[in-house]
Amino acid sequence: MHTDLDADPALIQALFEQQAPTALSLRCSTARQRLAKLRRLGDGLMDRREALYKAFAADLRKPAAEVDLTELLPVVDELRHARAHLAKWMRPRRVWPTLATLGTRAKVLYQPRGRCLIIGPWNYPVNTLLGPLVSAVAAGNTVILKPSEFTPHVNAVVAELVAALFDPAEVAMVTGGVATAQRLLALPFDHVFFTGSPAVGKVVMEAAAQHLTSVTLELGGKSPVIVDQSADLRQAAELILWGKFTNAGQTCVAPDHVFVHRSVKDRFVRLCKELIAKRYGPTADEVEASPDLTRIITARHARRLGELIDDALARGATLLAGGRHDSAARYVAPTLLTDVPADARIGSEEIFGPVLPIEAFDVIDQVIQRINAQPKPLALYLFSRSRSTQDRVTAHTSSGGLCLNHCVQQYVHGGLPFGGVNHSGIGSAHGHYGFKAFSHERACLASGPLMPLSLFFPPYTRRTSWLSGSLLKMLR
Ligand SMILES: NC(=O)c1ccc[n+]([C@@H]2O[C@H](COP(=O)([O-])OP(=O)(O)OC[C@H]3O[C@@H](n4cnc5c(N)ncnc54)[C@H](O)[C@@H]3O)[C@@H](O)[C@H]2O)c1
Repeated sequence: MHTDLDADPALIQALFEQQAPTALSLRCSTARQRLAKLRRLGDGLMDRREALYKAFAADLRKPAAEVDLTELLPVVDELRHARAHLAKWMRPRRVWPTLATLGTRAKVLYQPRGRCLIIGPWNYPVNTLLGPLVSAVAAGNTVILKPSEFTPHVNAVVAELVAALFDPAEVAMVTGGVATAQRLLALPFDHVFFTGSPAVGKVVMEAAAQHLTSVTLELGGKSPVIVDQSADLRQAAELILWGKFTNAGQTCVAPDHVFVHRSVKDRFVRLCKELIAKRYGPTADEVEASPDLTRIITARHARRLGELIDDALARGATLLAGGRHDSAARYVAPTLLTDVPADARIGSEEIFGPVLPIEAFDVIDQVIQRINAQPKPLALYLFSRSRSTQDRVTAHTSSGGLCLNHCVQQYVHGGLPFGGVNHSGIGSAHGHYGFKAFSHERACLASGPLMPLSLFFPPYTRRTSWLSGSLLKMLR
């Protein structure tokens, strides 16, 4: 591991060149070989569990239970899923001939893309780096990993794990900030898998375009929640607050803000306040002392959240709970706001912290309109027992994922594609979708025993015209 803030450009170049022959030889790697690597990765990760608890405590003051649930579990589950299905995923997929290609034999081959770059964010530094690594290794690629510069303690554990398990000619990790990321992005990788903000996603896509490198962009955005009058309000409050305050709201799929039907708003707010008191403590001091609240990643990020709260309050928002913030201590209390005016900054920026604006609505179509007026979110949550409301919201909105009467679990389900749409991301991760993101689906067609195409060779005669006319009629 290179420990200076930004990795040495010569080291980056050397690693990239070193991985070229490995990428070629991995094209022929077998499922058995890849599975052995994945097994070692799983064992190595679990062996470093205690080291990771300490590292997460140092970087984010993250409780061990949350490290298990939100960092280790998704990677271990990704590994388990890949181990169970990899041999099947790798198998060429036979394709029946179409009418126009009768007589041919066709299949889709899954080949490794080659040299891949995985760039991660700071909010889930293990999960967002090693999850895609599982898919990349399962698909037979070489990888350079670049984690966020804001989690040095966790990065040290992951770098040691990677160095212990892999030859750097196959998987290597380089640490550093923006300059390192840009140096890496200047190289002609075969695929870039980026997790981070939409703003940097654009930078990544622009850099990748110089080499026509394919990209998977796992981005963020403002994921709305709708709670209508038919919802099980207690369950909605329990799940929404869990999704919002886990990792102090620094979660790409965290509920960003809530639209709740006016007739149940007061009850919903009361339940939320009771839950904050029950989970983290009844007084502001007890909440601040709770060992179960992760801290904000840096003082700068905590200051931004404090400013979002203060700006909303200064413009007339009402504080329902929390509000306390201390950037030096990187602390922001679980905060509920309402009556947030339209011009408040919190209405347009991804909050990415433990602050939840709650807004009343009267008619579901107003909410649908508001959602459609914003960039497409990564997640959309609907709490409603009304089938017609579920159908209406599903049909009239777009988002990376949709979650009904639940929260964040769409991220965890290995059988579902995980990703955004447009502003919230391009491409999908997890399970088979992750394997395909790191694979080239190569079309392969072979001649069969018959060659109907020969009927159409020149010289073109009336028979050719009759045959092509008949074929066109059949295809219509
Ligand atoms: N969709 C997902 O799976 C997912 C998961 C976690 C986080 N996120 C999103 O990530 C964001 C928070 O993470 P973050 O603050 O680390 O994101 P970020 O975009 O600031 O940084 C992500 C990575 O990009 C690098 N980077 C930053 N600026 C760069 C630049 N100008 N050029 C090249 N590289 C650059 C960083 O070093 C880091 O490794 C939020 O928007 C969140 O929603 C998305």
